[in-house]
Amino acid sequence: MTATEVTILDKTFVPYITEQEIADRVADMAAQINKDYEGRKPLLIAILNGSFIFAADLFRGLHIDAGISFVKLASYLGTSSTGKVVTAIGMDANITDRHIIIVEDIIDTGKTLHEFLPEIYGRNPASVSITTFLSKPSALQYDVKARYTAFDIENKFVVGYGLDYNGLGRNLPCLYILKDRSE
Ligand SMILES: O=P(O)(O)OC[C@H]1O[C@H](OP(=O)(O)OP(=O)(O)O)[C@H](O)[C@@H]1O
Ligand SMILES: Nc1nc2[nH]cnc2c(=O)[nH]1
Repeated sequence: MTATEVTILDKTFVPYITEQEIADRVADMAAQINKDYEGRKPLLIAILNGSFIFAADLFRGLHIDAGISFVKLASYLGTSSTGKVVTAIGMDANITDRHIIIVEDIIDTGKTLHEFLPEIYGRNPASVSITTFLSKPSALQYDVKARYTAFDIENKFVVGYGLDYNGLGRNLPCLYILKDRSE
């Protein structure tokens, strides 16, 4: 892996989790899912954009019968008192009675999934679990629990492996974290 820092626009990031560490953890997660979902033909629903690389790597590690579908969540400022409204674009798969595994790149505050989960439950799936590449436990503000988490990380901004800073950095093969000004 590249052990040097990278600058994206106005911010500098330093290496945080290596490609090998990522590959090993994702392989472990896939093995666990293979075991837990044997015979249940789960449907993975990956939340775009950030999860596309994690979803591809995880999916390739599944040897059980499994499907995958993608949704993009668009946020709008609504006029209702709930404030943010999340609309799922591409929720065309019939998920009734299916075992659903939601695939996220990161759970930060948990707001995105907190708002999306009712949409999933409203379609009467057989079961729902969440798998996430990253989680920031100290940033969590909603009651959202992932069954599978590759890495719990500190509450700082990260990029790479699908995650962006202002649209850039998604193609970095490992994970980078915002450099402290003091470093
Ligand atoms: O737990 P939360 O605080 O809601 O944050 C997590 C969400 O933030 C990121 O999405 P983002 O809005 O950056 O869109 P992107 O995936 O298209 O980059 C990420 O993909 C999660 O969906
Ligand atoms: N790229 C990126 N997107 C996020 N969305 C929520 N938290 C993060 C983060 O730390 N990095």
